[in-house]
Amino acid sequence: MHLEPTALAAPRDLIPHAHARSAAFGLRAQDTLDAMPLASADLRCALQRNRVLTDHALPVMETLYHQIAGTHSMVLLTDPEGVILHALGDDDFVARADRVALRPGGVWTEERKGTNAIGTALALGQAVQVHAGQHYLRANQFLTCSCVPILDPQGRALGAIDVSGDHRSQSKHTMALVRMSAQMVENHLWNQVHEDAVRLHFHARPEFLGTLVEGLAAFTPDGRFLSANRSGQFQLGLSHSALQAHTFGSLFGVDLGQVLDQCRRAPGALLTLRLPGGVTVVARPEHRPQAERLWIAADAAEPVRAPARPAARPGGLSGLRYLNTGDPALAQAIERVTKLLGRGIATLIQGETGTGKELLARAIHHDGPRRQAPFVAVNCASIPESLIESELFGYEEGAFTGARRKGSPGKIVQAHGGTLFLDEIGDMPLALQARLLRVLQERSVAPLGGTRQIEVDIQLVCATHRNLRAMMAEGSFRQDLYYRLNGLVVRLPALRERSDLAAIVQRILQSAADAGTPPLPVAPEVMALFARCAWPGNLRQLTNVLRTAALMAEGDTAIRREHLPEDFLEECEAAAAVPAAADAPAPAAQPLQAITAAAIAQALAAQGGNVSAVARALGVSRNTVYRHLRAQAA
Ligand SMILES: Nc1ncnc2c1ncn2[C@@H]1O[C@H](COP(=O)(O)OP(=O)(O)OP(=O)(O)O)[C@@H](O)[C@H]1O
Repeated sequence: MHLEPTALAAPRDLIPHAHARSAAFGLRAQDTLDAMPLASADLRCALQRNRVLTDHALPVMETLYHQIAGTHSMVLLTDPEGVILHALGDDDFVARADRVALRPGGVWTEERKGTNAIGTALALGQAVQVHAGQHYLRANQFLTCSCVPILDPQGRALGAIDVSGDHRSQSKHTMALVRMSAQMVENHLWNQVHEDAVRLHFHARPEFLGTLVEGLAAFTPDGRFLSANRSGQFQLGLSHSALQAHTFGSLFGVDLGQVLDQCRRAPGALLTLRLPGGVTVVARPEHRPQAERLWIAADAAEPVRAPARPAARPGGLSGLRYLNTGDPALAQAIERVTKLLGRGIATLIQGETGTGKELLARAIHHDGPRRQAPFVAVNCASIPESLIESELFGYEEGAFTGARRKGSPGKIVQAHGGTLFLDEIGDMPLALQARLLRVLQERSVAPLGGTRQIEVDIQLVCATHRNLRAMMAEGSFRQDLYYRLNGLVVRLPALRERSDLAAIVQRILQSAADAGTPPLPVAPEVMALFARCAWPGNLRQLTNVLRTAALMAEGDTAIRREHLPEDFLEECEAAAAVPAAADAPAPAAQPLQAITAAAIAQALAAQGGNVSAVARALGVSRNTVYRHLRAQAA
């Protein structure tokens, strides 16, 4: 089955059109079901045909199931023809699902079952949620199903992953989890296919390297383009077929051989590359031909410039000195961190979202004696709870039921000799806190499903925007772990508290300007506006605002108010409209969190629930948006 991922159906029309197709198939809403699953021999053949898919999808299904366990739901994997290959579910629900053939061997095409998430998602090649009465057949209306096709780089469906459950217990996060799972399977498959190629991991934001949303592109060692994953094609702005005409050089304006030479000289270093559309990305090339393949894929501390690329900009925001732009609270924090560099003291960085916690962690690594070893970052908030365990501690071959895939050493082992950065440590589930504590005490890790212990030597840096002391008091954060993590606690000030706003603005504009070109000055009225702003997204928001403004002001003599993004101006004005009078009561009932929550809720409504668009509009990370959604659902 070939899908055209670009021809996405508009959400409003999707169900009516699917119902029209169902009627055209001759189905009637009151029809009793075609509950005829495949004969077991046919199912065995289907499983055999789709062995690679199932090998990669089963562990992902397991972890997805842990997320939804106890919600009267199940996780399903189908082949490209809508045949259910595997199912994992809550016992009570599985029995009900069985009655409508929602089980291995069940065939869920639109033709057989009318409008349903699996059939409709596969028919359209896009994520589809079908809720209760939106099912064409009445017999299926007790369900809510969320399905995402698993696509290969050409946009062909390899299968689909689905969560189906009782419509009364549906959660608004289910679709996001299913999307992440499908993407995870796609990336696993992609990596396996291109194991021996030169692989480029890239993203406009360095913190997204190594995550599900990173772009991946594969090249032959002489630079011929082979393939890119979904995010890679999106970022490059070119489809798989358009990319076939390209080479590494024609895409990035740099010779791949030179890049590989440079990477051999500075292993693990990051590059700054410019995409054909002009966007600058941070990239990590990887080439591990079979003989020398190791389980090490660590992020490095310092982006280095690609060689012989006149348009490339210095992206390096590394080193503690770089971060010190004159704010006394920050200078003190940096001084304390500097004194303890290389002493093996665990560091805990606190601060609101976007205050530069990860940048500080990278600078600690960069300036310390472990700089040649890996810097491995794990964001505990962006990985589904049960994935954190395998991500961090690794797993042995066959650790997951039904899975035959190779083991993985986990991030802790990857960070051996270097620095492990656990971002959003406050989001780590309690059970895993106990495991982490054991690792820190015993200095060794036991991967899941195995018995062996692997010795590790890591510098631990953690970060959180949460109040871990309050979490300890309410029992959601372990006291013993807290005291292990807080060898040194540094708090990064929020942007609105900093006295070096002008210096930071200058620094950011300088790094956004073309090499050798002085950045545009900022008009005093704009600086005054900046000084009044609440900056809920802190430095990340300021960076986004300034980058946009600098582009808008091209050809002008200064960055003025009219160059600022409109949503930012609205946000500033809304904040300024809150009590202006000196004697007005203090806005005690409107803490920053509440203002942020309101801004996110408003933006979600305005952007039709698109989390990425909301994060971009507000200049906050998507984690912040997800965290907010989770908090609301709790
Ligand atoms: N000192 C700085 N100078 C210039 N830009 C900075 C600085 N610190 C942070 N930034 C910008 O802000 C962005 C966010 O920084 P970082 O990811 O380190 O923050 P964070 O506190 O870890 O965020 P979160 O809590 O959301 O993960 C960076 O990508 C960078 O663009």
